[in-house]
Amino acid sequence: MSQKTGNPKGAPPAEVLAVIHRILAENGREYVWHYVLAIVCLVAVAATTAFTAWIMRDVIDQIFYKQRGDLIVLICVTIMAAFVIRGIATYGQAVTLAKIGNNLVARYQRRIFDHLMKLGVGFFNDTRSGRLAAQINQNVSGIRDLLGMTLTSVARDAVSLVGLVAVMVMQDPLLSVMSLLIGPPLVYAVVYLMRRLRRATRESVQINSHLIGAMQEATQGIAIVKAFTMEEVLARRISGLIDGAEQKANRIARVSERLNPIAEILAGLVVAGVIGYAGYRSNTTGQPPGAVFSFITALLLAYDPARRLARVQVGMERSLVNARMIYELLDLTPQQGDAPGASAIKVGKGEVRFDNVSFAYSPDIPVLHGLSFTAEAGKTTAIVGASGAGKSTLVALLQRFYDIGGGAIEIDGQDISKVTKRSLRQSIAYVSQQPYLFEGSIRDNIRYGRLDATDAEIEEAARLAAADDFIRQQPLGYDTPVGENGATLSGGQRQRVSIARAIVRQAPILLLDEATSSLDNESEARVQQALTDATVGRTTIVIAHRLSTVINADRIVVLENGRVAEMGTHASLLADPHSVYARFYRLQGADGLGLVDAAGPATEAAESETNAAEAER
Ligand SMILES: Nc1ncnc2c1ncn2[C@@H]1O[C@H](COP(=O)(O)OP(=O)(O)OP(=O)(O)O)[C@@H](O)[C@H]1O
Repeated sequence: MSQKTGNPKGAPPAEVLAVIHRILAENGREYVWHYVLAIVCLVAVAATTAFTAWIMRDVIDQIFYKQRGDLIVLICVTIMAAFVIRGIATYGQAVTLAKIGNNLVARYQRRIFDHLMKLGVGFFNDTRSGRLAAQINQNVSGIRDLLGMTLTSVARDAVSLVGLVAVMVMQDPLLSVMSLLIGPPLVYAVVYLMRRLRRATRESVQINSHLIGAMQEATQGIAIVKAFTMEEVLARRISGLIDGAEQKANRIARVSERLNPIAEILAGLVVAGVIGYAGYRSNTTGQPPGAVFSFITALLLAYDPARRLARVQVGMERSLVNARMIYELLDLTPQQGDAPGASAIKVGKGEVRFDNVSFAYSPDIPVLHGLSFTAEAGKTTAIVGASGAGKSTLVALLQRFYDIGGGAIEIDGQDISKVTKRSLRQSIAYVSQQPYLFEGSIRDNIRYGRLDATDAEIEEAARLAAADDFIRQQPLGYDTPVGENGATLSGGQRQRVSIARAIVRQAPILLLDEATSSLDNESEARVQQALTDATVGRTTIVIAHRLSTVINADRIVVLENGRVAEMGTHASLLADPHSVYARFYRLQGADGLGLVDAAGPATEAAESETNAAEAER
């Protein structure tokens, strides 16, 4: 949604109305009585305002001109009553509008969050999270202002204006026509300014979101910022964004405030013209001054609502940009939707089959090329290969984070694209390469694996993941809150909590993507033992760089550039000294405890080693 720049020339009124109509249609019904109350209050404000102008004729003619002392109390009490009603109605409309507005914000926040949860992982890869959150925040407030402004201006200012113009016409039709000449140039000015404002508003939302997102990222990565002494570079970058945001805000102010001098000049012309002409006429005809006084009062009172109405267009333009950006997000169609009539997957033994699977994140860069292998039910299949070979991609595809380009992935013979995503993911327990912990306690984080897990099951899972000891040493044990993404825990501790989360899930399929990479040898040995227990009877797919963790796997699949290069057991693969696996193994030393990260220098080392061996032969 951040990519679009919108139509700087301005949306046609039909589009403006369509957005307002959509907001009302989607949100109006539940709050209909609040809207009615707000409108009643606004009409009361408008009516009492017009009445104040109207009564001026009697004030002048009856009290001052005809000296009717008997009417003084009545007229004064009536004016007082009008002001009391106006005060109460103003309060009523403000509170009701605030309530409607706050409810709108809450509804859109909920809707957007629900929608975000439905969008595919790909959307989040392409969108920076801080920027997205900031953009949502700004735009949701815009929607609230849009409705608030529509109601205030249409119901209060427009009705006030109609009432006051009616008073003016009744008191003096000729002067009214003179005054209304202000209309066309004012409308022209508004239309012109709106066009200029639209682009500036969209750019302002984008630059502000960028700024807030960048600040958030800088604080999240504070350790790296400090370690690489990036403070000044980042401060310069952020300062550039701040300058941009300031300039945009100034530009918006300049454009939108330009309406005020234009309106003042036009109003000055009209008021001076009316007073001049009325004064001249009064001198020549000797009419009682009441009607003209009432007219001028109405004219002066009409000036404010007229100016606000003109300005509201400008303000609405801003809110409309916000509303459109919200709908751009809400209208994104979630990818990887369930096929029509998809049923829940039924996982029995849990055999996983990749059949000629091909996949690309973007059309021009294929990642997997016709990949086929079977992870046998209840057995452990290890995936090894150089960094970037496509191991994590394969695990993401099995969970349908992305749709595959060709071939099929089946679990117990059921194509995963034809079953519901929810049931598919419920049959899988996943430990990601970078474990993520959420706001809450350690216990909460393990319980995300299975919401109905008992405390005893959570503690048992933690014991299996070799996490129980360190958790008990935390100040509040299992109830210790974790910092942002578990910042108060070590990398290995975070990994063990996420392994416990996967164990507690009790799913038939277990996916471990580098699940033990942050652990020291001793902890790893303990977690490995635990995982051996946890994997009994489960189909397990393990991705590991350290070959020591895959030696006992029932099958090892070696990936190379998105293709299966070899398959077999540790022993059978080692039997061929020229196998890719044997090369990795040699690189890590016979005990297999080194790192395979073979995309970099390690691969080159392996290659030169193989070349040297071949040259020798
Ligand atoms: N979200 C993404 N968008 C675009 N390309 C991606 C994305 N994720 C991964 N890739 C690319 O796909 C290829 C395979 O990545 P993948 O993460 O599956 O490798 P891997 O074998 O798991 O590597 P590692 O062992 O380093 O984790 C890489 O070339 C990577 O650049």
